[in-house]
Amino acid sequence: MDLGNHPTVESHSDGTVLTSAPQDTPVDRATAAARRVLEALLLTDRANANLERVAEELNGIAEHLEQHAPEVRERMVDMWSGEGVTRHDPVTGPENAIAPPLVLAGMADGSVRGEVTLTIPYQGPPGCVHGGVSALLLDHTLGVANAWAGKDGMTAQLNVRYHRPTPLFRPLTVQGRQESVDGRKIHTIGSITADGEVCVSVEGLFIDKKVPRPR
Ligand SMILES: CCCCCCCC(=O)SCCNC(=O)CCNC(=O)[C@H](O)C(C)(C)COP(=O)(O)OP(=O)(O)OC[C@H]1O[C@@H](n2cnc3c(N)ncnc32)[C@H](O)[C@@H]1OP(=O)(O)O
Repeated sequence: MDLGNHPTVESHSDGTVLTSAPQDTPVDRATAAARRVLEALLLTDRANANLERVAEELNGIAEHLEQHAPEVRERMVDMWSGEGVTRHDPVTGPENAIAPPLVLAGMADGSVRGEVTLTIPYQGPPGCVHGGVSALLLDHTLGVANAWAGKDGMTAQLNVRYHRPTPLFRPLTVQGRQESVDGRKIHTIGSITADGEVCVSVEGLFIDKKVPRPR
């Protein structure tokens, strides 16, 4: 992936925020509202909430947004025009309603980490985080760890070990760190912990390969 001028541990200080934290802008506020709707739809009383009206109003909002959408190609160029920090990805993107969003910071020891509390939309087993969601968070976190270390690539393998159920509604620490680079092969590890206990750990193999940004 071409990440542009992504901050690295060599050039930036301990605690540098590596993702685009939600801001008080119309797009971030609208996306936060959409995230709230996703959760409310799952929590609401199916028998008594006026879901016919909800569907009508949400379709009206979607139509308004679609009427103002440029060509996808044009929008893709715009999406990738930043300086290495994406606002649209499904893990950290403040402009993506399916992102929790996770905010990651780079540490002086080369690791990256962030805290997030996941709720009902991310549920797998009752009260627990879906295993695919954990893998998603960790894949992205390892990618950010690679960028922070100064050498990144595409995920070739992700070996995920689920040690214990990952709880919903409790603060989770997500971290990653690049372990070694061997030619084009990049080895990176990470984990999700809750209350100091490892719930999920991963070992990733990344291959140094650039996917050009749309222009
Ligand atoms: C900051 C933002 C962070 C975002 C993080 C998000 C991370 C992602 O989601 S990336 C998307 C998911 N991943 C993909 O879609 C990747 C799809 N696969 C590919 O593009 C390619 O197959 C890719 C990149 C893995 C390999 O690229 P390619 O240039 O074809 O590699 P190739 O020349 O065949 O192999 C290079 C070396 O890697 C090894 N290798 C390649 N793939 C693998 C693999 N899957 N497993 C093990 N080894 C592999 C080869 O054996 C070879 O080793 P050697 O040099 O010793 O012979």
